Amino acid sequence: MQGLAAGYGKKRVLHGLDMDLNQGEILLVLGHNGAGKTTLLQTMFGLLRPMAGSIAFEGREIGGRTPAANVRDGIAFVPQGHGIFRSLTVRTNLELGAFAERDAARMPERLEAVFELFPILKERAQQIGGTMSGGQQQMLAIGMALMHGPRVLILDEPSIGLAPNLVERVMQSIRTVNERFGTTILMVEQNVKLSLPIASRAVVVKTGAVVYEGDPAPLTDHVRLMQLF
Ligand SMILES: Nc1ncnc2c1ncn2[C@@H]1O[C@H](COP(=O)(O)OP(=O)(O)OP(=O)(O)O)[C@@H](O)[C@H]1O
Repeated sequence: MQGLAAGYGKKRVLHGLDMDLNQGEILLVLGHNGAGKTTLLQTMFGLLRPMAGSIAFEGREIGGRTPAANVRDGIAFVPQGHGIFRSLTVRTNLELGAFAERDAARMPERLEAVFELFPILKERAQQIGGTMSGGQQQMLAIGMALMHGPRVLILDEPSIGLAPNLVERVMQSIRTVNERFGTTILMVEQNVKLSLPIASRAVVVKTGAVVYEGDPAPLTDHVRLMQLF
């Protein structure tokens, strides 16, 4: 992303933001409430149109492209608050996650890979999604996104509303997705303590611009992090 500006109506939230996402990494995006993190993810995924600047993916400009085109090109987005179909079964949710996969023959292997990663989803395949616990719904949301074999997975606060032990479990799953499938991950997260250990790099966003980009290790120093917030 280069010089990215975005917002709502006349209100600008991102002010010329520059940021790289490298193949194979887990990039953690931190920042205060209202800094523009969700706006950034939504603009990347095509839910918001950039007002200025560029978003390039594998050398091609994708700014302003539709979410459907992004999904077909291997970019998946798990929105804040799970984003599952609450009244449908776990299995149907996963099958719908593969809507962009043109090759139906790949469905069984993808389903098996997701079940191996999250065995609870296999055990509960016939359960109605909305009756699963918060953590299980988050795993289902990630599982849905994996059903079309994305190369890039964008996650908006996957820990929200989860008890600390579940946050740890979800973070480990995200690391496993990255290691096992080689998926590049861009994650916004408020839980700094549990997300920093899995990050390859970190970015701190302040009022719509990047104020830190690099090694996550210095950010484990609470004082240093607070200076950036
Ligand atoms: N649909 C909208 N219409 C108008 N303003 C919005 C809309 N969504 C977000 N905003 C504003 O844009 C700014 C950035 O919001 P955004 O959700 O991107 O922040 P964030 O960094 O993700 O915050 P948080 O950590 O609290 O989720 C805020 O001032 C917010 O009020």
